[in-house]
Amino acid sequence: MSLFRLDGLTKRFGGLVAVDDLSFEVDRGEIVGLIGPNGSGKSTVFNCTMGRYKVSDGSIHFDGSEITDYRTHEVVENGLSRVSQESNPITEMPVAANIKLFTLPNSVLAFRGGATDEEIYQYAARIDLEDKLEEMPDELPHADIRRLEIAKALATEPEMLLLDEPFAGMNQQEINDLVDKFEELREEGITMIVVDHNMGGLMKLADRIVVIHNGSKIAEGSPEEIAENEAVKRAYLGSTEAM
Ligand SMILES: Nc1ncnc2c1ncn2[C@@H]1O[C@H](COP(=O)(O)OP(=O)(O)OP(=O)(O)O)[C@@H](O)[C@H]1O
Repeated sequence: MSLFRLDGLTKRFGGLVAVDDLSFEVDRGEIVGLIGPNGSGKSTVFNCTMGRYKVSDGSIHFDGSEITDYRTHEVVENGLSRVSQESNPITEMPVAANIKLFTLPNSVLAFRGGATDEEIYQYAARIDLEDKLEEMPDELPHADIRRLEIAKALATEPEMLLLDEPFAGMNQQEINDLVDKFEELREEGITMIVVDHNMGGLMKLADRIVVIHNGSKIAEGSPEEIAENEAVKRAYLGSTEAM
């Protein structure tokens, strides 16, 4: 049985259909790339999954339960976490405190006051950020700021990560290092959906790629199959982006 499943997911904004009857599954331990030209609906899929947008139609299942229209904290408690496109660290707090915030219980009445220093060290170490724990976010280079966003997501102990443009703004070495880290996270048991425009990074990383265009799935297959797919080439030709 798959870990994650979209069945006929549809999201309308007034007359605009941003996601149109989209279905795909992700197996436990898989890394699936979700690609498509600008405005094709990728972020909307993540926003619906994380309970940020109310779904217009269809359903979302995770780990045997239907999670459609769960509130964001309920989705996270079920084991799904998202790394958004934007980095939003709290600049007045060092890296360690930024990670700790994501381990604090929702209820102010809870006894446990978030992760210990050792646990925070371990979350940071999973993404090579353990040497930066005392630094302030605005002292960090771009790649480390992005790693901090991943460490925050890891601090929620997810079974599955939704990664929105993790390679954006990174140089080739940084992309290669991040691909290696994601492979390690997968070996530790984390399943992933990765949205990115960097096909090089995705070709190395993804087991399977789902391509959407105008909110609908137009292709699904191995990275090699997708690179040769005529419908995919046409969709990207019609946009201003190169695939
Ligand atoms: N909150 C919203 N209100 C109205 N329209 C929206 C909203 N969010 C997204 N859209 C529209 O839905 C469509 C899909 O947008 P979405 O951001 O999901 O695409 P995307 O594939 O993630 O694009 P990009 O690659 O540029 O990030 C676009 O036409 C966008 O303008």
